[in-house]
Amino acid sequence: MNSYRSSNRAPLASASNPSSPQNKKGCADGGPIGKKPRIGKMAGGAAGVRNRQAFAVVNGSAPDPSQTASVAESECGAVEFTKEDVEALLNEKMKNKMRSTLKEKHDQMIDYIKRLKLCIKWFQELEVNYLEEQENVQTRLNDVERRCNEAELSMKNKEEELNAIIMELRKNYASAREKVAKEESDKLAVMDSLAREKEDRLAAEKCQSYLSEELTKYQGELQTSNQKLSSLNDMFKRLQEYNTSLQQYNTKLQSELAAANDNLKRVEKEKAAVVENLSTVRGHNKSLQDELTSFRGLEDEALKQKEALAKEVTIIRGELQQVRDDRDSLRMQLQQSTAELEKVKMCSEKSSTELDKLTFKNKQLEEKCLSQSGQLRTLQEQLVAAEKKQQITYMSESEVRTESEERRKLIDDLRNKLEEAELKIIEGENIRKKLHNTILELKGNIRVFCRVRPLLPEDDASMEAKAISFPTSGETAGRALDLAQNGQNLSFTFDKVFTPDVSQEDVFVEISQLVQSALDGYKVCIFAYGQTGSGKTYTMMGRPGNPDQKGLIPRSLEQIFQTKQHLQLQGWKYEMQVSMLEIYNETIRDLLSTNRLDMSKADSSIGGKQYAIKHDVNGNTHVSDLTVIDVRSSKEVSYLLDQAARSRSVGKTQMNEQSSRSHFVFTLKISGTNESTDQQVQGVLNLIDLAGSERLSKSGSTGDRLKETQAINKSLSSLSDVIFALAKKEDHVPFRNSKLTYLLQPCLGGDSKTLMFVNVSPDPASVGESLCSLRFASRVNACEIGVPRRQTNMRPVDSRLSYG
Ligand SMILES: Nc1ncnc2c1ncn2[C@@H]1O[C@H](COP(=O)(O)OP(=O)(O)OP(=O)(O)O)[C@@H](O)[C@H]1O
Repeated sequence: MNSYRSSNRAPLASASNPSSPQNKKGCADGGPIGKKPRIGKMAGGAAGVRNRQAFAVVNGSAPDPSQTASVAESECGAVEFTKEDVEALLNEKMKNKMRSTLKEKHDQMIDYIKRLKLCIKWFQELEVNYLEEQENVQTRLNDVERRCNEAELSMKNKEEELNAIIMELRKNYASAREKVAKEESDKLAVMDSLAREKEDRLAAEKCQSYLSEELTKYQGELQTSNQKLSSLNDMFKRLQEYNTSLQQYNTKLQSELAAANDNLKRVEKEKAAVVENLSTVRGHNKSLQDELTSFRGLEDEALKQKEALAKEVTIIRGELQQVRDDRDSLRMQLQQSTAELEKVKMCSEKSSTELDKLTFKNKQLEEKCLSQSGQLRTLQEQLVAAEKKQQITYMSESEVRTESEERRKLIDDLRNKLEEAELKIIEGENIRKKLHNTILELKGNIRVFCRVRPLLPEDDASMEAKAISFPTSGETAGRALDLAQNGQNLSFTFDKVFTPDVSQEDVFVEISQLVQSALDGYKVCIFAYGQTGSGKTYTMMGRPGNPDQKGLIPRSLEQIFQTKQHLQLQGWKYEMQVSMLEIYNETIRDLLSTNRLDMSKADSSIGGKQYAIKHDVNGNTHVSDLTVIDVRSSKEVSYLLDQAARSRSVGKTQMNEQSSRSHFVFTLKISGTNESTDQQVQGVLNLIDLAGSERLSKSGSTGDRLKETQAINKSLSSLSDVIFALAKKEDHVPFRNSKLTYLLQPCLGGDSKTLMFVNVSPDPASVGESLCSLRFASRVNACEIGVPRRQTNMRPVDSRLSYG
């Protein structure tokens, strides 16, 4: 009723609305009316449930779900109906339904009462149980109290023990606190590092995210790469096929090389035999020459004797004639005297004194006649003897003459044989050189010649031991040298070794073929490397004003212009252009520039001239703005060389009176056409005198000289870096690290014929530098460059100078 009232006052919209389907459903099912019952009822119902649950827990049994359901139903039975509901129930249509519902509720109420009775009974049982339990608890409490007393005692004991332990623990605690403080600081440090690590981690995470982006990018790229890879694989297969064909070609070349080597060996054997033969023939020839000279001496002596005898004979003949004349006059006188005597005898009457006189005169005349006859006889004897002597001399002279003629024939014979042998040797040597060239071309190596200069007066004369010696026997004779350092003998072998006594001409003979090939359309590069004062400029340029000591550059030019003349007969016409530059302190300077400003500037680019080095696809090198001059004779080139030599950067150092402080590059571009064969060749001859390497400590350089030395050493070390990279067959060769290496790129890594002179000083004080130079040269010798290629074509092309 109470709730009925309150519902009249403030009915809940959801519960009071009879049209609400929830309310209607809830009542029809006999369950709680709606999910939102009135608050007061709800609280009571919930408390009831909670109490029942509490009892169930005390008895140790779980609440019966069916009971819970019935309680809920009873609650539903207590739901009030609003006035409108009652009125609606009173409604005729609802009456029956209401009745059945009320009956149901009534049954439920009875059921509920039964269950309440059961509950009361259950509560009574519980009460009994509770009392029993209380007794048990009391006994247990007594027991616990007793145990507590006992425990109190033991606790006291334990407390004392614990106090002691506490004391100890306090101590421990103090030390632990210290430790903790320490650990705290460690912890702080760790925290710091942790913070740093966190930062790092953040950075790493950023990096990771960036990397993952990159990864995805790369994965995309990888896919494209994979596609490329597959196409490359195809290409690789094709290349492998090409490679096998190349290998076959290579084996063919190798067999040809082996055949060439065999040929070379055979020719060398033949040469050795011919040389041996030649030496015996030379020995024989020498002895015959000696004999011939002795015979010539004898012949001269005999001739002299003959002349003396002939003179004697003419004198004797004159004397004889005189004696004969005297005799004839005496005879005449005698005849006259005899006639007079006859006359006197006839006129005997004439005085006896006169007769005596006449007789005396006659006797005198007779004596004179007798003595003259004796004289005549001795003279005749002398004449006969002289004539005999003359005859003998004549005879021996003819004998000597015939003998000497025989010998002369023999000598002529031997001379012819010698000439033939020498021709054979030259031919053999030429074949050997050709074969050697072929082998080198096939090998593709840079050739290295070593030249040791003679000891100079300014060299260290205090050291007596020889630093360099040359093996004279064995296979490497003429190609090897031994360097003594700290009692150790280090051997080096090159393509050729020139001893100090070898002349400029002999050195040139060895390179003349190489120079020649520039006319045949090859790029040729010859450069001199070595310590300062070791003879590079002497080798390349020679000694000025001394024609016998001309260097390789003037000799090469003379040969080229001479051969050009010969080749004109075969229809060849050549055009030649010359340029000369120096690299000084990493700056290119034009040595043929007529503008002195260009020469004086340290940095030539200031004057608008860049002197930029460029290589074209054919491996030709061009230097922009460089003066290029057409030349027609070696004299013109000599004039230009003199001009360049005057412009070169030369200075005095402790090691050399006239030291080249720059790298000198001479270039001759040769362009030949043969109108009859419509052929064209383009050759380049590069002749380079490098600046000398020197140790700063030894050179004693300061100021500008120091700067120059540093620049020289830097560019030479770039050169050695390039050589090492080439020797190791590295993918990247640092040609661009210096102007020198970039300029020489086609010579070092291309298809030109390259020869390096390593100049060495025999001065024992320079052993260290010599060792460095020789080691570097050995590396260069092992370097493989491209196989030399001839630049030849059929159509004329316009080209200006390049540096091959
Ligand atoms: N083979 C030789 N015969 C005679 N003299 C020589 C020979 N080689 C060099 N000389 C002399 O040795 C000296 C130094 O030679 P040169 O100037 O050619 O050395 P360099 O290596 O060019 O030195 P730098 O690098 O300092 O220019 C010169 O006086 C030169 O005439």
